Amino acid sequence: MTILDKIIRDKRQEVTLRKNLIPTTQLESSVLFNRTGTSMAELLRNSKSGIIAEHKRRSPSKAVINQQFSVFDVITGYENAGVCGISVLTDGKYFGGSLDDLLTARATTNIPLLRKEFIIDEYQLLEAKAFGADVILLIAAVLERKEIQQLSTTAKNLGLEVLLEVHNLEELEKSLMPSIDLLGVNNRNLKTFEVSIDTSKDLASAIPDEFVKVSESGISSTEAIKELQNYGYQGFLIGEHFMKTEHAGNAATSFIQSLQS
Ligand SMILES: O=C(O)c1ccccc1NCC(=O)[C@H](O)[C@H](O)COP(=O)(O)O
Repeated sequence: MTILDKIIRDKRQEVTLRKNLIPTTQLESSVLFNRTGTSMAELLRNSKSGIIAEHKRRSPSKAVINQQFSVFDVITGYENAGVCGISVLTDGKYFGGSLDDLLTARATTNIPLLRKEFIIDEYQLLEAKAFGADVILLIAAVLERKEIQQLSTTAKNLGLEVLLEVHNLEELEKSLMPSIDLLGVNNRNLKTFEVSIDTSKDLASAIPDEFVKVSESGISSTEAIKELQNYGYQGFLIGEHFMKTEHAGNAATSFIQSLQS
């Protein structure tokens, strides 16, 4: 069993429990449920840097990255740095995140927020909306085409943008559909944890132009971004490189400044 299999197995149990604890009617009556946010896809299309910075305490591949930062400080720092979007991990068991982190992020900024989660059930889309997300992640490696279709259509009907994540051509080909806004290529193989930005380069030409191309994971230099921009990427999801420093916001600031100089 790979780590991804384990995460999904645990996620199924977790979602069943959560559904019993909080009924969908309660999620739908949240003050944030009918909120209209800013489009992350639009911001990325018009941005020179295209950084989506991630709030990430720990991960299966790196164990602890940073447990000290407050969500408020990280989000404020990222906003001041000029990022286009912020990714908030909400998985507790493997990443130390929570929906409360998402809610705190929402209360801190108007920048588009991605709920970074292993989504397998429409209930999680209602949660994303109720806790202030603008964008949700769907991972092609763990979903059938039909599930991607259903989840992405429901997300769009809720006013959420959809970031579809792939790692190879097979996942990409099965996932292309109009209900996707952003196409993310994860440079990390979620089964082996190997990371290479060549994955983004190799898949770039197979991604139709109507999707905003996002390169995810293992990005730690502005040179890598400049290279990926030449392949048509407009968004760059960066977690560990910022979160492992003394001050995630300052790290993002100097990164974006050096990208623009
Ligand atoms: O980061 C992991 O170890 C990981 C393991 C299993 C499933 C997902 C995982 N990460 C989620 C992500 O996609 C990354 O947090 C995100 O792309 C940022 O990556 P990085 O800049 O390398 O922190």
